[in-house]
Amino acid sequence: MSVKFGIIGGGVMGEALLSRLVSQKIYQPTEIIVGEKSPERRSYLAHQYGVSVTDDNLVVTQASVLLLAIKPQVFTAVAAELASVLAKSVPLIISILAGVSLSQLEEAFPQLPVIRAMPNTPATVGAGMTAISLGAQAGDRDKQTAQQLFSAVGEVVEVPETLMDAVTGLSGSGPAYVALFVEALSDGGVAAGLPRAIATQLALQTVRGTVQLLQETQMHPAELKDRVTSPGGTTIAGVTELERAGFRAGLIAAVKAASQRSQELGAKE
Ligand SMILES: NC(=O)C1=CN([C@@H]2O[C@H](COP(=O)(O)OP(=O)(O)OC[C@H]3O[C@@H](n4cnc5c(N)ncnc54)[C@H](OP(=O)(O)O)[C@@H]3O)[C@@H](O)[C@H]2O)C=CC1
Ligand SMILES: O=C(O)[C@@H]1CCC=N1
Repeated sequence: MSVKFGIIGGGVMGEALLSRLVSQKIYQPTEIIVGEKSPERRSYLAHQYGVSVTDDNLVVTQASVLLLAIKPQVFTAVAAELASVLAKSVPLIISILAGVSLSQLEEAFPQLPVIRAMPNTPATVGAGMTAISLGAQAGDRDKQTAQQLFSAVGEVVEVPETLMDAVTGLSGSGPAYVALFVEALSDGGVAAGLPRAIATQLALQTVRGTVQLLQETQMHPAELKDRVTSPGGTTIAGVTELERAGFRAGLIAAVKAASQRSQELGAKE
């Protein structure tokens, strides 16, 4: 069977996408090849998903869709390694690298269709959020391919490339903020006397339920906050402490800092 999907970098995000694409049968394991430097990761991915693995990235270029999932810091070296081989074929190159711009991708792979994408880790369970921006050589078919691929792992939105660093700071990095929030909510429950398992169950379902309520009703978050805060009640006492701790300002600053870091990662390459 021909190799349809190649991944260079079989780390956290490469695996997150791979696992869902295989479980959703978007690609058969035999249609996927992963180029990965770590021998332990190679044997794990081959054993876990039945995909082909190699330490030679040039072998991965036989795929018709090539996903770059290495760290931004090694982009220049990997691009130099691939460039001569890729010049002879015309795969679609999709990069999920934080900060690495379309112009950097197009300079590295002249004349090839490239798409810059920013997925996130909930892709593993089909609840990802991916933003895509198309390079100048990417046509309708390339866009369809990227949309089909990322819609198999969650929602997809197309944005102008100028917004990609902001996307990275919000939805790319966001699962870490939410995980911290859930952990701290559970810690608060434990501090108030709950057993850990119950505290975690309560925290997770409260986050899930609130998100579902906001999505299904399209209610503004401020309105929901108002509905929960009974006059002189418990919630306003909690909200007062969050405001005192700079909770909202902290989150806004976190998204801006991550967005800024995305710009820096691109500038370094
Ligand atoms: N993690 C996330 O939530 C998200 C990450 N991204 C982007 O995805 C990319 C990967 O991130 P992440 O998965 O977290 O990082 P990881 O470090 O987990 O994955 C990168 C993998 O690439 C391997 N690698 C290093 N050099 C090479 C090479 N020359 N050829 C092939 N493989 C190589 C690494 O091996 P080794 O460890 O041995 O160096 C590692 O296994 C980054 O560019 C990041 O910006 C985008 C969205 C979300
Ligand atoms: O932390 C990072 O740099 C990557 C990009 C977005 C999420 N993780």
